[in-house]
Amino acid sequence: MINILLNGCNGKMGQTITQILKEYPHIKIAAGIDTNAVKFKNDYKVYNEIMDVEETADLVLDFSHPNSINKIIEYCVNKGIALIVATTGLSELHYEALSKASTKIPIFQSANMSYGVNVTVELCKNAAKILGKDFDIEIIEKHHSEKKDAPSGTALMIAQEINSTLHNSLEFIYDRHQKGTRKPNEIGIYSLRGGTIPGEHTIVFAGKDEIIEVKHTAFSRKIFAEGSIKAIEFIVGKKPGYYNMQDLLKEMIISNE
Ligand SMILES: NC(=O)C1=CN([C@@H]2O[C@H](COP(=O)(O)OP(=O)(O)OC[C@H]3O[C@@H](n4cnc5c(N)ncnc54)[C@H](O)[C@@H]3O)[C@@H](O)[C@H]2O)C=CC1
Ligand SMILES: O=C(O)C1=N[C@H](C(=O)O)C[C@H](O)C1
Repeated sequence: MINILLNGCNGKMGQTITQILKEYPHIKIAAGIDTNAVKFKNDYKVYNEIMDVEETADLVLDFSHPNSINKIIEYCVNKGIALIVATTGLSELHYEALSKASTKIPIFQSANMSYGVNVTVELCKNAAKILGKDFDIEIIEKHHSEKKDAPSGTALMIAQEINSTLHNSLEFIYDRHQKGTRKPNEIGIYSLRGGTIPGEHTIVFAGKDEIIEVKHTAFSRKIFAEGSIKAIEFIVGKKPGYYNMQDLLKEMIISNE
C-alpha cells in the first residue's frame, strides 16, 4: 500500500485525483491539505496546514499553488519522504529549492503529467533538430478561464526543450504588441484563456510556403491524474534525486523491451 498526502486536494486536479484513486486500491490518500479545507466532503481528513498533518505517508503529491512549495519541501525533507510537484508557475528560486532538496529526498517535477504531452515534447525536439535553422517556431496554448499562471508550465517546458536542442540560441517572446518584425532567433509563446478548456498546446513550425503543426489536446483532466499515478508508482523506493516524466518514460520503455 502506498500512502500519499494530497496538497491542493480541494482544487480541480485534487478532486480529479481523489475520484480516480478510488479505482487504485494500492494507493491511499492518507490526508489532504488545502487552504480551502472545507470546500468538499472527502473521505480523508483535510488540513489547512501541512505542518499539522498527523497521518504518516510515503510521499506528498502537489497540485496547488506556487506559494506552498517552500513549505512542502521543508515538510518532505524533515520527514524523509518523496515529493511530486505538478504545480506550475514556479520561479527560479523554487526550482533552486527543489534541486537542493533533491540531494536529500526523491523529487519528481513535471509541468505536465500526461504521456501524450511528453511524447509531443520528443516530437518537437526532433522536428527542431531538422527544421530549427529554416523554420520559425511558435507555441500557442489554450486553457480554462480559471487558470492562474500564463504562459502554461507546459508551453514553457516545450520552449525550453526546443531551445536546449538548438543550443540555447532562442529568445522567448511572450507578447508581440509593438514589437515590430520577427527576428529569426525568436520563439513566440501565446496564451488564450476561456471556458473550461483542460489544456491545448500547438507548436507551429512555419517555413517558406509551408507550415507544420504539432498539437496536443487534453479532453479531460483524467490524463494528468493517470500520469500522476504512474509518477507515484515510479518515485516510491527511489534514491534521492531530481526526476521527471522523461525518466519515467525511459523506465517504461526499458521494461517494455
Ligand atoms: N503538471 C500537470 O500535469 C498539471 C498541473 N496543473 C497545475 O496544478 C495546479 C493546480 O491546478 P488546479 O487544480 O486546476 O487549480 P485549482 O485552483 O482548481 O486548485 C488549487 C487548489 O490548491 C489550493 N491551494 C492554494 N494555495 C494553497 C496552499 N498554499 N496550500 C495548500 N493548498 C493550496 C486551493 O485552495 C485550491 O483548492 C496549477 O498550478 C496548475 O497549473 C494542473 C493540471 C495538470
Ligand atoms: O492549469 C491547468 O489546468 C494546467 N496546467 C498545466 C500547465 O500549466 O501546463 C498542465 C495542463 O496543461 C493543465
